[in-house]
Formats: sequence, C-alpha cells, structure tokens
Amino acid sequence: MEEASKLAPNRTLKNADKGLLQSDELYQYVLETSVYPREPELLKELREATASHPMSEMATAPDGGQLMALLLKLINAKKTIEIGVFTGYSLLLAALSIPDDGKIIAIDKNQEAYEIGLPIIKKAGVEHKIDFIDSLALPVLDKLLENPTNEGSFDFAYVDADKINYWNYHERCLKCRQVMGSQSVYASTDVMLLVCF
Ligand SMILES: C[S@@+](CC[C@H](N)C(=O)[O-])C[C@H]1O[C@@H](n2cnc3c(N)ncnc32)[C@H](O)[C@@H]1O
Repeated sequence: MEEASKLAPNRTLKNADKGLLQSDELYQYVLETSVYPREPELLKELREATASHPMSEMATAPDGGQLMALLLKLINAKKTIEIGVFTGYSLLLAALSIPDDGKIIAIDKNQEAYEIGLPIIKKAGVEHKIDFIDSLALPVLDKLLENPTNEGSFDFAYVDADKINYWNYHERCLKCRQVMGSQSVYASTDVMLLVCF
C-alpha cells in the first residue's frame, strides 16, 4: 500500500470534511485501497508535482476526479470546458477521458501554475486536445457565446474557480450545453452541484 503522506501530504480531512467520510483514517483507507490503484500513472505524477505547491490543496481530489472521468466516459463527452485549471489535474484527467479528436477549452487566470503540469500533459500525449486560455473566465465565456456555433455545442463543463462567480458561470455554461438534451453534464465543485441535462 502506498504511503499516503508521501503522495499527497495535504490530502487530508481538510479536503474531505465536506463529504461523508468523517475521519482522516477512513479517507486515507479509501484513497489507498480504491482510488490510488485506479489512478493513471501520469495523473499520479502530476499530483506529486503539485504536492510541493503552497496551494496544492486547490487541486481536484483524486476521488472526485475519478467520478468526473466516469461521467465523461458515460456520456461520451467530446467537447468540454474547464474553468479553473491550476496545475492541471482535472484537465489531464479530462483529456485522458475524451476521444483523441476531443477538445477542451481550459481557462485560468494563472498560467504559471498550469506550466507545472504542462510537461506531464505533453508526456501523456494529450496536449493537442487542450486549448488553454490565460484569462479571467467570464470574458472568455462571453466571447465564446458571441459565436452562435458555440452555443449548445459543449458536452461537459467543469467549474472549479472563484465561488463568487459560480452563478455567472452556471448561466453561461447552460448556454454552452448540447441542445440535443440528455447528453450534457455540468459539474461544479464547492457547491456540490451536478446537473445532468
Ligand atoms: C481550485 S483551483 C482549480 C483546480 C483544478 N481544477 C485542479 O484540478 O487542479 C482554482 C483555479 O481557478 C483559478 N481562478 C480563480 N478565479 C478565476 C477567474 N475569475 N477566472 C479564471 N480563473 C480563475 C485560479 O487561478 C486557480 O488556478
């Protein structure tokens, strides 16, 4: 069994206390027996590369990430949007979960953090699926929606950024979703909101 403290020193109850697991020990047990063994090697590498970052706790938790990967695969997502990239854990996970001709528009106002994960994303051979935009998210979403071909064209949106704008992101992501109905998913951290269309 891997020593969790070595792999993810900050991945403790601080991140899990909003969930059902009410003890560090139980959370570590779940991570070590169920989550880490299923984690692709390069995601593990990205997680380890992020661990020394002072804000490493911001990264998507690997257990939540695996739920996201499952959703992406279940709906055969091809075109997705991510708001809040940080070092790229959820981005790499999404890029590994969509088909080779899939596309992710990934927006973050801090390119510096993205540069930490970028070499690992390149190593995974999925960089061609990613269009990273170094910007505040709202203006990019508004610009995207000015183009009628983008409206209703996304299968999946993952919002993991500044909470104060979640309602604004929600409104815009609804416009970006697939018109075809039951194939789109909008997932958002912090407010634990998951809407399937
Ligand atoms: C929780 S972290 C994202 C974690 C990421 N999903 C992962 O798996 O590692 C939040 C990110 O949102 C970015 N962010 C915060 N407010 C933003 C805004 N208004 N526009 C764009 N990015 C923003 C921050 O720079 C930070 O990298």
